[in-house]
Amino acid sequence: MTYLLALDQGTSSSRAIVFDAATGTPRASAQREFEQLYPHPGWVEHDPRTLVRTQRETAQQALQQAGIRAGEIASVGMSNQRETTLVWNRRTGEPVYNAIVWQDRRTQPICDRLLADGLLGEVRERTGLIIDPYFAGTKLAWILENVDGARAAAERGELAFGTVDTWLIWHLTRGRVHATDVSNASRTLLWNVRTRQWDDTLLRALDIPPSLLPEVHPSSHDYGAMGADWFGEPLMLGGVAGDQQAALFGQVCFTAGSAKNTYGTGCFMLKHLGTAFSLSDQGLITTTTAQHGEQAEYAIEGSVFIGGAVVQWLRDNLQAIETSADVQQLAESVPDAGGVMFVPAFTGLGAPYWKPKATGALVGLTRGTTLGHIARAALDSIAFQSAALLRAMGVDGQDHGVRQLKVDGGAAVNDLLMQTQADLLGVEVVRPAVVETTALGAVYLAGLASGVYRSRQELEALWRAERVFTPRLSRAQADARMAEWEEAVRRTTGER
Ligand SMILES: Nc1ncnc2c1ncn2[C@@H]1O[C@H](COP(=O)(O)OP(=O)(O)O)[C@@H](O)[C@H]1O
Ligand SMILES: O=P(O)(O)OC[C@H](O)CO
Repeated sequence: MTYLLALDQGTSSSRAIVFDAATGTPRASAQREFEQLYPHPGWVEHDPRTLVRTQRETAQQALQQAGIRAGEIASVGMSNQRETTLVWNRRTGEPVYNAIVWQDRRTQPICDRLLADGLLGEVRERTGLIIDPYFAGTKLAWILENVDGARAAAERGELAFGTVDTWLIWHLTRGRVHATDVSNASRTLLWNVRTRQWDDTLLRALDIPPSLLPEVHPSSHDYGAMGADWFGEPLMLGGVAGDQQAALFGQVCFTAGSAKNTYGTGCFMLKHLGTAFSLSDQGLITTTTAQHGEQAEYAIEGSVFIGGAVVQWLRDNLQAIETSADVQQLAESVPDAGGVMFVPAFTGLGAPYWKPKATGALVGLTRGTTLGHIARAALDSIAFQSAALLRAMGVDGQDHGVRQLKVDGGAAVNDLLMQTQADLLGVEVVRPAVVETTALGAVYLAGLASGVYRSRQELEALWRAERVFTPRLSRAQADARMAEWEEAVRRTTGER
């Protein structure tokens, strides 16, 4: 038997999954949650050493649980939380500061500076992104500006920058490899996704010395042998990708128009654009997909801030349910939301609305409203927000062109939510047999690099759907439902 190992370094936990390569199915897994550090309001950090330690522990535990030797692993793939930024000393490997997490908002003043310098157009054209603290570049600039001695050490070429993948690769290879993949590089605000080079104009705008930067490789690539201290044998690291792009790959979305939505705490939707780079005119970003082969490919991406988190809110704040899974039964206690609309703008509204100051609202309440209606409206809100994202995915005034939406993430197990999603979208919603699509994407990439898999077609043949949800509403009915949602959003944001 041949096995592949996925290391999935996420925002709240590190996970490792052993896959049986022949079937592409998981055999054993391990997970460790770790502490989130909030030193100031709006700041979010991780301890860099903890990321390495938890990743190593889960990898070893997964291997043990699978009952296999490291030598039976053909190669290792890594997927990671994106944008989170680290800087360390090249000689000692010591981080100069904690990892600044993608959710961290401290760099808004640096973003304001870039905006005041009129750089938005340049940034859009060169990176496909917008100017926002979310991306890594301003976090790196903040470290150089604020950590004692960091700027001088960087000028002397003593420091290395990386996103979480790069930090882990450094440790996995005992400091021999300083590298990232294109999908992670495309989230830095420093990587030109068209020329596929670090961009001098953007590096100058943020005053970043190029000596800090890692080498950039395709996602499916021989990144080198991992130190024997991890597994007792030197294993090949053959795949690296940001987690959302890894999930797109793991859902075998390889061609223009194929799309996936991940329903976790928030929702991340990516639609493949093929090899053609294009920019959204509706507030979405363009990103590089996980790369196998020579050519770069792109995807359009949008995110919903509060997805499954609205269910957590019902559970923890209203105590309406005991577990997240109970929401389905409560929501099914009524035939529909009874005119209730729930706009869960707890942290503002993300794409395509971009209303950072909006707060949440429940509208349409009557004396007959029950918790069941509110639970139903909460699930509807996840589907409405995702449908609004997909509608925004057309470029140049075109229809979004998506004929099928692949789904994954913790809330995708909810059949009622998935049926509502299909109804609103008017396209099939397809749930895969292996829902660990992020890890699956990482091992697909690693398997291609190590010759376990020969082509993407082979992966398409391996991939299995578990259930397909078919739309039950007419287009006119779905449009009417979306119009009700948009009206609720307008009432929430105070716009007429
Ligand atoms: N059966 C369910 N129905 C709806 N939401 C669910 C269900 N089970 C879990 N969730 C939600 O899914 C989210 C967890 O999904 P997960 O993919 O683990 O998220 P993340 O990767 O963001 O931590 C939580 O917000 C939880 O409330
Ligand atoms: O770690 P996750 O699953 O919350 O994903 C985080 C994203 O990569 C942020 O862009």
